Amino acid sequence: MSETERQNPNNHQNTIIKSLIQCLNLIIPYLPPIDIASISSSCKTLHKITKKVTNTRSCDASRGFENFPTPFINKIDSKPYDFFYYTQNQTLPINFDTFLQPWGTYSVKGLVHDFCLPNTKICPRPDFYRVWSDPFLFRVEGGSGCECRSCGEECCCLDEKDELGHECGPSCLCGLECGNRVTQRGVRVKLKVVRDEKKGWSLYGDEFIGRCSFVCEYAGELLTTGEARRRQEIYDELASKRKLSPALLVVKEHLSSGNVCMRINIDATRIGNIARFINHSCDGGNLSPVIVRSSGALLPRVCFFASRDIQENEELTFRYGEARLKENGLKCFCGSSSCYGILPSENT
Ligand SMILES: C[S@@+](CC[C@H](N)C(=O)[O-])C[C@H]1O[C@@H](n2cnc3c(N)ncnc32)[C@H](O)[C@@H]1O
Repeated sequence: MSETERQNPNNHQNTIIKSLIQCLNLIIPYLPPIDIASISSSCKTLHKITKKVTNTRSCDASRGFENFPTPFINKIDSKPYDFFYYTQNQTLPINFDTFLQPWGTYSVKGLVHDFCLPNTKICPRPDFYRVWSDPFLFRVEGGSGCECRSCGEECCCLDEKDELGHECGPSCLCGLECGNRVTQRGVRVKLKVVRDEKKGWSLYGDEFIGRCSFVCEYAGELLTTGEARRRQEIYDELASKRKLSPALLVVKEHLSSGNVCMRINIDATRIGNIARFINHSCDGGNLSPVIVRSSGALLPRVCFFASRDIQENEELTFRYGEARLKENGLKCFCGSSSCYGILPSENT
């Protein structure tokens, strides 16, 4: 206790309260909504701090990991945001017992945030909590790639194969600025997550998006088919009771014979990126999922490109699939003239 505090015990009490608030400011951004709600009602100070956390979360679904914030907008009910962990790329399954990722403790684009350590300007960096910042989980040793070191937009690969779906990668000498790495630089269009009465959260364009523009990757946990089937069963049960909006995507690649030659299972339900908010449309919507391969990377990634010009404030959607094999499938509210009335579902 300092001399001034000894003379005035009130000062000492204030210092303790201040330190306590500083600790709470650091801890609360890690908590899930259920815990925040329960401590929020315990006293005025906690209510004030938790309100700040809630407001920060509502401002950016991407937790500061993307180039632009993606706000949650809800004019329907009182749900302020949806809780999930953020990853920019596909990742191996995460152990959630040990994984921590704050939401609101970092500075966004140079702005020192309220939740930085007071008087220090120290903010825990989002990079620190990144799940796996490398889009290429597994690399092919000795893979051949391009040799243009500083190609910018003019990469030689673009002349050779001007095809969507093949990019430069870890075996190329070029860097992220290469014109043939459009899907590797994060989300470059402004988006927002809007609440819909029937479909739940929905991803919208917050600016004009030109045809063929890259919108986002479908990022999440990369699962084996066995694990995908196990989780699908649980999700189906919860979704039928409207307790969960699952975001497990299964993409299959077919040979010309029609046989499946590859399948990718990506679960963005607990950990994912803003693509987890894209709803289904029976008319095919305005996004095309493309399987993107990169030189030197073993695994392909699933990326969304605009299949036509998309106006500002238009919902972004794609077709989840064709098959409707499950009994009691969920109702579809896509609103298109070709709507089947039931969401696509397959036996994964
Ligand atoms: C990948 S999530 C999309 C985001 C989701 N709306 C949310 O609130 O998190 C898939 C889930 O969204 C809902 N959904 C997607 N498209 C829909 C549609 N056309 N009609 C009704 N519900 C839809 C279903 O609950 C589905 O299981």
